[in-house]
Amino acid sequence: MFIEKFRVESPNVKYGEHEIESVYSYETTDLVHEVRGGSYQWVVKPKSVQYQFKTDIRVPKLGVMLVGWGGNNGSTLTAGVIANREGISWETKDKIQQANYFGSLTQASTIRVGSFNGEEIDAPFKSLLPMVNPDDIVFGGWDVSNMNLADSMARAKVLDIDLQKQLRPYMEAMVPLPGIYDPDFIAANQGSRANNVIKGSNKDQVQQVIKDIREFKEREKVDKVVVLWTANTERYSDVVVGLNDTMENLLAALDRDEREISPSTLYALACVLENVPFINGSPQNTFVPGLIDLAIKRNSLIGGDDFKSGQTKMKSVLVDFLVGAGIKPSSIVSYNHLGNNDGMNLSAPQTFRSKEISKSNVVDDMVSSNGILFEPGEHPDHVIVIKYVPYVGDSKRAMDEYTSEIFMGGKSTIVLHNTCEDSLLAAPIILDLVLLAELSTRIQLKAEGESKFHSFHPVATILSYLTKAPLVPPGTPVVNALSKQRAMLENILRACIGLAPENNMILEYK
Ligand SMILES: NC(=O)c1ccc[n+]([C@@H]2O[C@H](COP(=O)([O-])OP(=O)(O)OC[C@H]3O[C@@H](n4cnc5c(N)ncnc54)[C@H](O)[C@@H]3O)[C@@H](O)[C@H]2O)c1
Ligand SMILES: O=P([O-])([O-])O[C@@H]1[C@@H](O)[C@H](O)[C@@H](O)[C@H](O)[C@@H]1O
Repeated sequence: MFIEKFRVESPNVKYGEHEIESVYSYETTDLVHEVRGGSYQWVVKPKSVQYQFKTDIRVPKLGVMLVGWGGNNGSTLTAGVIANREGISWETKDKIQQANYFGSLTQASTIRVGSFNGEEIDAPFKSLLPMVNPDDIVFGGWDVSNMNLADSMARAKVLDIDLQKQLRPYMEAMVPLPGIYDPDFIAANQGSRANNVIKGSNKDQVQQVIKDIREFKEREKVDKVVVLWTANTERYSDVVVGLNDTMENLLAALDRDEREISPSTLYALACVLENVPFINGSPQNTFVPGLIDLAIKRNSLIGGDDFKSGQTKMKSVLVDFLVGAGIKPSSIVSYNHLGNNDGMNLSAPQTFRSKEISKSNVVDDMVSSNGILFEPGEHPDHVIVIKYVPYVGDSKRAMDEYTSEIFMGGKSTIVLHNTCEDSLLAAPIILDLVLLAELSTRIQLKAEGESKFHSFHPVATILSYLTKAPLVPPGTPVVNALSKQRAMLENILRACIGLAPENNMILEYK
């Protein structure tokens, strides 16, 4: 059964005027590897760590500034939020379609809250903690193309025409701010779009972005701003000692106007200096070590990389299933073709390489988790192919072949054809990224033994469900298995209201 909302009654939860406070017993383990009885043994010691959470329940008016606002994803998301906010419906060849937020974890998925009279009870994911209502988001942002959002929506060819016609009056006055443009970092075929660029040195451009953020916040009267990169995939930046390996070197390189600082890193720098959350929806290494250094020093949220929207999302489910079932995926061939501008940009080897990396590493955690199937250092053959085929536009066609080893030398081959409507899959993911980033900045936590409450680590691992290549704090594990990522996110929010992790045991019926 589905319920719209619920309230937790427990001595461990206190609902105040401005905060929800919870006391949470985090059940985990300590492992030791030591000599026992003359030989080394692994010893697992269960332990409980008492945590306190405080969540500010005052939901802000949120401004979202997109880098690449006029792109397929940016225009589609903006259009979708307006259509939902205005309650727009439109005629399709099948029916009268209502606006919705399908594909958004926060807006369209549910969580189990318990059983009632032998029936499972589920509630909206967004009912866990007060979140920004996406209908209320104010959009802005930058684009190196000066095309207004209504024309950008038309250029994207993603949404039905009847819907586009209704949305045009809301969007034609939306014009992206000039962006930071460096042709050395994206495909040469993007040059024809670049008619809306910030002039000056890298430092001038960073200062302009900071000014843009401040003016947007003031003009739109928003309480908070989150910036998200949904611009074109860049080539990787060279990570060089003395250039971008530390925050001091990166800031000094900015002062020297070093050219090996990518536009995405410049936007991220502006946001970290302004303490505005910055999320990278593309695969390039925006977060060079010096940038991460600075974000940690300033406790400014950064997250990424590369939206997990279609082919890779499916991979992080299927490989998790195979390995979890004791089946050994030995060959994974992932091909796709697409015809949008992203696809055109990815037709350049240097930008494709960024995407190839993020799409390839997604199986690493699952493979390394099973030493029965895989020898140390052994990996499946894993190939990524992306081709640009203009005719299919934003409707990317992904074709995958998974060949696995099964019982007694047998082989199993799974072939998938997955039409990923790129922007219709990515837009709700962008929504979740900005909503969860904003929510996470309202949560404070304190473990037993810590003297005071603090925020989550500024490298926002909590966003990993939404990204192909989760950015994690240095020296911490990367988890890509989708089920684990979702469970982690849900269980952290459950802890904030004093609910135990969902363990699916349902012992009461066993
Ligand atoms: N399913 C998906 O669509 C999906 C999934 C994962 C990642 N991504 C990534 O999201 C990004 C956007 O995808 P898209 O389909 O919207 O692409 P797009 O090409 O339609 O949009 C990108 C926009 O960014 C603008 N731009 C490029 N460089 C810029 C800069 N330095 N500053 C400001 N604007 C700039 C371009 O003019 C363009 O309007 C791509 O990097 C893509 O790889 C998309
Ligand atoms: O998310 P996913 O479908 O695995 O990967 C996709 C790529 O295969 C595709 O080339 C491009 O359209 C998107 O940027 C997206 O990154």
